[in-house]
Amino acid sequence: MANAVELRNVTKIIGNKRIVNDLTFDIHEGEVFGLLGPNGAGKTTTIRMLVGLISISQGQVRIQGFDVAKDYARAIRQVGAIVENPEMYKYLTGYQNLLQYARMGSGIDRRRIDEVVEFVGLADRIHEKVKRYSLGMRQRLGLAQALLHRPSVLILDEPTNGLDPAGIRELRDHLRHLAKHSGVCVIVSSHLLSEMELMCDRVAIIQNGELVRVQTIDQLTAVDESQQEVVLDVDDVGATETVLRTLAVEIGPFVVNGSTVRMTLDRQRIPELNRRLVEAGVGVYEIRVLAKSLEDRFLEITGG
Ligand SMILES: Nc1ncnc2c1ncn2[C@@H]1O[C@H](COP(=O)(O)OP(=O)(O)OP(=O)(O)O)[C@@H](O)[C@H]1O
Repeated sequence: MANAVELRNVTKIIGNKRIVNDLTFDIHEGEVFGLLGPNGAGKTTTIRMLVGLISISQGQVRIQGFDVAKDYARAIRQVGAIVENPEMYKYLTGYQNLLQYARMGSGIDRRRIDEVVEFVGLADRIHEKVKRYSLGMRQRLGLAQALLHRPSVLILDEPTNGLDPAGIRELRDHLRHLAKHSGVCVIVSSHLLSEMELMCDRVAIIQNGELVRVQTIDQLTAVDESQQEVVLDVDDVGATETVLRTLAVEIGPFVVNGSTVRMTLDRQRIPELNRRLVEAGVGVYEIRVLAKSLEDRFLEITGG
């Protein structure tokens, strides 16, 4: 897949602090790419550099081959963005807002306005004043505005903030549609892995301004079968401990609590463990594999 956005050693220094340090990765056409990291990780600062709202201290950003610092006008022409709350005139209708915005650009006619309005699903309310819009509707209007000039790169900072589950789902569908059917490179940021999981193809995990790793969502959410948390519920903890000690090399440390014994285990070893317990005359009530939540795994990756 062709690169739409390239970051090379991108760094932001404010005062003597490195807010963003040495980010290098590529973002492809036709994918939804997430910047994922806890609050204060540097996502917004990175996005502000991508769209030229703040300068890049060191390194380089190229958008469709155009250097953001050296060739700003051509680079930014490729971009639609919602970074801070999009500026809307509340006393005008949604349509009047878009018209106003379209006049500032070039080559945007009423047909294009109708097209984006239709796409974001605002057609039946577009002639109402924005002050009567819900947050989700304002967000959709912002998206319509960002799409008016047919950008090939769409950048949205924390787009799901303040949206209800239905609004999040709707936005997700729109963004996935744009990536898949129009080949748009969509970049979103969030601190919630659970949201990114459903929205993105790949994510860059960022922490303390540094890149932890870039992964596909599939890699990120894949279960590591060699590291499963297993809980046994047994009628004889002492005999269980003896069995576990004979398997100690493969099983490692375990924790006893009442009638349960907990350990980290390769899933492949569970049948053997079960057989040994039965052979030792232990009554096994339950062997349970604890599913780690996505957030748990994210915290593991970021060392939280
Ligand atoms: N102009 C600035 N001067 C000093 N520090 C700043 C400035 N802008 C951002 N920071 C600091 O840089 C760090 C990263 O901020 P940034 O807003 O990029 O994080 P974020 O990942 O977007 O987090 P959030 O989800 O909270 O917005 C924070 O610790 C922030 O306080």
